[in-house]
Amino acid sequence: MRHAHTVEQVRAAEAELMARLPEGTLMQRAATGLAVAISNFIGHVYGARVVLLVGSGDNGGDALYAGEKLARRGAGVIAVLLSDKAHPAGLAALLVAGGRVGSTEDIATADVVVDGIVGIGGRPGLKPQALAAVQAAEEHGVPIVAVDMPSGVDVDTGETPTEHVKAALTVTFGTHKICHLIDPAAAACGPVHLVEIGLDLPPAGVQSLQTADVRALYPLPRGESDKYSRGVLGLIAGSSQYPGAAVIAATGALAGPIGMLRYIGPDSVAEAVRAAHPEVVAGEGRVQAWAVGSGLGDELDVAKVRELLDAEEPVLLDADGLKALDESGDHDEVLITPHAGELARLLGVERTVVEAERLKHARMAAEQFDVTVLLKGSTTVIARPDGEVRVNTNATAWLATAGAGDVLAGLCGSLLAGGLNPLDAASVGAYLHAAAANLASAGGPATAIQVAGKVAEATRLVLLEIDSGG
Ligand SMILES: NC(=O)C1=CN([C@@H]2O[C@H](COP(=O)(O)OP(=O)(O)OC[C@H]3O[C@@H](n4cnc5c(N)ncnc54)[C@H](OP(=O)(O)O)[C@@H]3O)[C@@H](O)[C@H]2O)[C@@H](O)CC1
Ligand SMILES: Nc1ncnc2c1ncn2[C@@H]1O[C@H](COP(=O)(O)OP(=O)(O)O)[C@@H](O)[C@H]1O
Ligand SMILES: [K+]
Repeated sequence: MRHAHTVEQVRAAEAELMARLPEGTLMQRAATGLAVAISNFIGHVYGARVVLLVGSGDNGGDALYAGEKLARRGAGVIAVLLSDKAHPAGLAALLVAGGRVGSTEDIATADVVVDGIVGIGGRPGLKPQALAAVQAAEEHGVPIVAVDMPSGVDVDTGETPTEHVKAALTVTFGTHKICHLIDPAAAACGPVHLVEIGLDLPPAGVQSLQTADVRALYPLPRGESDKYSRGVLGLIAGSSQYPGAAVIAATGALAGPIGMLRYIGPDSVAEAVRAAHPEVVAGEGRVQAWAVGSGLGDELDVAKVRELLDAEEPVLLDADGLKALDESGDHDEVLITPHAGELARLLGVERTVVEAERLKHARMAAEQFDVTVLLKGSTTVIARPDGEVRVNTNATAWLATAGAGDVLAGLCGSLLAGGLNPLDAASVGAYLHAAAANLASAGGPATAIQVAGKVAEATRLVLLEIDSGG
């Protein structure tokens, strides 16, 4: 499990640890890890040109001490001081090691710029001098390694209300922060490298499943299992307007753990589903969970969906099905899978607002409708009514293709029917969906059906303990 802690939690853990260690120990641990990560990033140290952007706090201190270590190994290190309060001991150490103080003019010829402007003590945004330095790096194509996080992002929400650094690599300390996992800030981090510094942290409110977690959660058939005990999913999807959605969702569902899929919908669509998947049973019957809504268009039967929402079986509500959701009733076992536009409609706000504040709106909808919310997008945010959040960050942008959401709805519905609770079904489903997309895409385009076609292989790789880079 990858954990993302709040600034408050990190500060408390830092204070507790610092009280037991000689002064400066934590910063030295951070700076050592940072220097190693920077040298790995540029590939060589001797003769490398490194420019440090140094703000007024300990984030700048980390950059200065890392600069000192690189200078001792023969790098040319120049500190651009963005404040007259730059960490005095760090600056002295850099100068003794042969580094010097320079200006933004030095950025043009640098191999790497190190962003030590602000860390967890930062407010969103960049002051003019910092912004000018960052723009100089961008203009000259000099990659930026961010210390702890790209300066200017909102650390605890992942929002980027104004100017911020766009890093090629982020080196963080002790634990991940929320901005590393939630877009749009996560997209500004580049790959995130975690340096252990020994913090003892409480449970995190935001987590991200890793391969081993997915393996541990996946519902496996047992020796005595039959097709019913493995779980039966009822699928209400597709319409004369969008028959393909039913076929695609069925493909996603059958690639999940269920033993049987029942399809309920117009005869012509049922025929298309059974032409693609002869194993699908058409018509009502007992099910362990429902997946409702993909491609229903105008053929949504609101009364029927509300009846299912009020029944005991877990329900996944997607796309057009979301129109039947209201705030009444007990929705403990309901998982909704909107994209930003659909969540915006549910909450009565603009889509751009949801996109800019994804964590906030996913949590808000979970609480307001008493459901688990899976908010789709470049990073998938899954929020429970009690505020617990999981994030999936392993998707490729090639997954942004028509029908990909139908695959996800089928797969997550299948996991619900297989016995997972909505939070686990959503997070395991999002992980495997993205892993399948990575296999299908392999760096190029892939259709939704091709993604669905790779879910079984992605699952097999997870279960066989092979990390597919998902
Ligand atoms: N926690 C840990 O476990 C460890 C932490 N470590 C490191 O310490 C870092 C935190 O350091 P920190 O607390 O000194 O805060 P930091 O982020 O450097 O900001 C300082 C000052 O910046 C200012 N400022 C604010 N916003 C601004 C803006 N937008 N633009 C410009 N300036 C802005 C504001 O001052 P003001 O402007 O209010 O005078 C604020 O007080 C952490 O990220 C990590 O790198 C590691 O060394 C070891 C382990
Ligand atoms: N930029 C992106 N990077 C990675 N995954 C994405 C990106 N944009 C969308 N996705 C994923 O692609 C899928 C698209 O689903 P959706 O918007 O419902 O499409 P559709 O309705 O056509 O099926 C979701 O799983 C979403 O998380
Ligand atoms: K930073």
